[in-house]
Amino acid sequence: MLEELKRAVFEANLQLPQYRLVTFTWGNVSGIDRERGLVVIKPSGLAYDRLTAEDMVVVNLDGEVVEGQWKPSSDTPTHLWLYKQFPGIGGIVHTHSTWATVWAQAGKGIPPLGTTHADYFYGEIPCTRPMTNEEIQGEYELETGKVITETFRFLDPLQVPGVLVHGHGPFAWGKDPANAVHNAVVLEEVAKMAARTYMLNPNAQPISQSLLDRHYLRKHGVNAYYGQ
Ligand SMILES: O=C(CO)[C@@H](O)[C@@H](O)COP(=O)(O)O
Repeated sequence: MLEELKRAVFEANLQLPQYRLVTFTWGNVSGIDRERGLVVIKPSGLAYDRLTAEDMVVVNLDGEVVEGQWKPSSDTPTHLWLYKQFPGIGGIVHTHSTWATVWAQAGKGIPPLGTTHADYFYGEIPCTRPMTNEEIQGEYELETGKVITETFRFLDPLQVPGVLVHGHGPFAWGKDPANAVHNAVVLEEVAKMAARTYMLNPNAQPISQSLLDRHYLRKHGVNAYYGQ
């Protein structure tokens, strides 16, 4: 079971350069085995083309390495915090993908300007507030997780599977590592579409609630009918 998760996390990490979500090693994917209370995550700083499934690092929910020769991603405390606060997720992705990072650096959430957005995110993809100096100088990666969950205090992370960390970049999640990467790719695409939409029309407006409902719920609602 854990070997399967290590393989799934390994393959999901390889998709980051495949989908052009990363430059160098600016990204990581993790997955969780909730029954065992273990998280599998990319090793810190290792190039994707050097990785094998055996390089994945296994940590417990306290962040202690229980298996693996490498140090886990520097973002491990953020991943662990999100797994604890968002019980319905099974995989997390962090990258510095260009267009999502543009929105994060602008300190702006991405409004649902079209149905592509609505197919995956049931509303605005929020941007967190700036972190305080105390948070930055404290347990930074843990505080990054906390500012994300603060942003989601009135949002359902299963309906909006991603966030922009102010001045930093995107985090996305899903039911498993592959689904988290899928959502990270869509987040980057809708970030690019939205930025370019505003270039053409600075007064572009979000789609109507009825169109947002139709597109999101046909894929994710109780009466979803998209696909086979
Ligand atoms: O955001 C950053 C650095 O600013 C990190 O997420 C990124 O460099 C990836 O770090 P890791 O190699 O996972 O430790």
